[in-house]
Amino acid sequence: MLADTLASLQPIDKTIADRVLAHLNRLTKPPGSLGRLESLAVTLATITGEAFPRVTPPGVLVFAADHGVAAEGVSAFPQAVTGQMVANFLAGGAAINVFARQIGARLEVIDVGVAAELPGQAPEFVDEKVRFGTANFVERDAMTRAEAERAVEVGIRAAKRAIEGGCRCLIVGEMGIANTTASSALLAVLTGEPVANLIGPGTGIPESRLSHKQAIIERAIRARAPDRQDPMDMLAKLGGLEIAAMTGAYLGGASRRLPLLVDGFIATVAALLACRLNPVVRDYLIFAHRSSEPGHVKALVALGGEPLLDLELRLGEGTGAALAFPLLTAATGMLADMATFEAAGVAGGEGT
Ligand SMILES: Cc1cc2ncn([C@H]3O[C@H](COP(=O)(O)O)[C@@H](O)[C@H]3O)c2cc1C
Ligand SMILES: O=C(O)c1cccnc1
Repeated sequence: MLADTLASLQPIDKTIADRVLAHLNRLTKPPGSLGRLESLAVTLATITGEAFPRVTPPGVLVFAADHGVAAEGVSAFPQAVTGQMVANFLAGGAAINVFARQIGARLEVIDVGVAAELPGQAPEFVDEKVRFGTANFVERDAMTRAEAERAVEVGIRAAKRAIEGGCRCLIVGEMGIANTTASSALLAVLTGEPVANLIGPGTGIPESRLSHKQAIIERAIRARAPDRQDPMDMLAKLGGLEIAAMTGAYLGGASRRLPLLVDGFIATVAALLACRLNPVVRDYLIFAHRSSEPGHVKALVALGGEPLLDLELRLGEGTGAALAFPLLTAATGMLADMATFEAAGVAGGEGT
C-alpha cells in the first residue's frame, strides 16, 4: 500500500493558476490587496485542480502513541498522560476538540501505539495499535522497519477514510509524551542541523534540563546511526509510531489531491519525512502556524514553508492548523462569492 501510494502521487495543476489570478483581478478590490489570501486561493486551486475549490468539511486526524525515550526524563509530564489525553479527546474536552468543533471538522483519534489498553468505545476512536509504545531509542531501535511501515500505512488508511467520508482538507495532529525529543532527533538527521539548535522545552521542561535532553538525542543518533537517505530507516530507529502515521496521512492526502494544513513542530517533521519519501508532497502542504518550539523554524526552512499565523502556540494535537483553517474558507469564499467590477458596476482602476 505504501509503494502504491508513493507511486500514485501526481504533481499539482499549475495551469489553473493563471485563470484564478485573472478572476481574482476582476473582483471588487485593488489587485493583490487581499495579499496572502490571494496566493492562498491560487494554491488551493492548484492543489485541488478546481478554479473554485471547496475545503469544507475539514478532517482532523489525531494520532496517539508512546515513546520509550520518555523513561529518560525528557518531558515535563509522565508517559501515562498520552493515554489519559486520548480519553480526553474522546470525551471532547481537549483543545483540539474545542477548535475542531468551531470549524465543523470531523475528528478521528487513532491509537497507533499508546502503551496502555484503551477502552475505545467512542465512534471517533480507531484502534490501529502497532505496538505498545516504541522502545527507548537510546538503548535500541525505536521499532522495526516493518512496524514503521505498518504505522505509515495506518496514516494512509486514516487519510483515505477521511476523504471517503467527504473531507476536503486534512489537519493532522498528534499526542505522544516525549515526541518533541523524537522529532528533534529525526530533524537533526534530516537536516544535519546541530541538536542544540533544534531542542526546546516541549511540554515545559526547565532550562536546566535542556542540556540533558540534548545529550540523550545526541547519544541516540550516534548509537542508532540511521541512514540519512532513508526516511523509513530514520523512522524505525528514532521515530515515533504517531510520527510515522502522520507521514502516511500526508502521503495519503496528497495522493487524493487534498490540501494538507500542517500544524506545529511534530507535524512539520512528519511532513518533511513525507517529502523525503516523495518530493511531490511539498506542493500539497500549507503551513498553518509557527510553533514556539525552536526546531520548528528549522523544519519550516527545510521545506521552504511560510506559515500563516504566529500565535506562540506550542501544543500540537493539530490545534494551530484548526485555528488557521478559517483563513482557507476566507480564501475560497473570496473566490466564489465576491462580486466582479463588472457585476457590481464598480469602475476598475489601473491594472484591473
Ligand atoms: C496535557 C497535555 C496535552 C497535550 N497535547 C499535546 N501535547 C504535546 O506535548 C507532547 C510533547 O511534548 P514533550 O516532548 O515535552 O512530552 C506531545 O504529546 C504533544 O502532542 C500535550 C502535552 C500535555 C502534557
Ligand atoms: O509545535 C508542536 O507541535 C509542539 C510543541 C510542543 C509540544 N508539543 C507539540
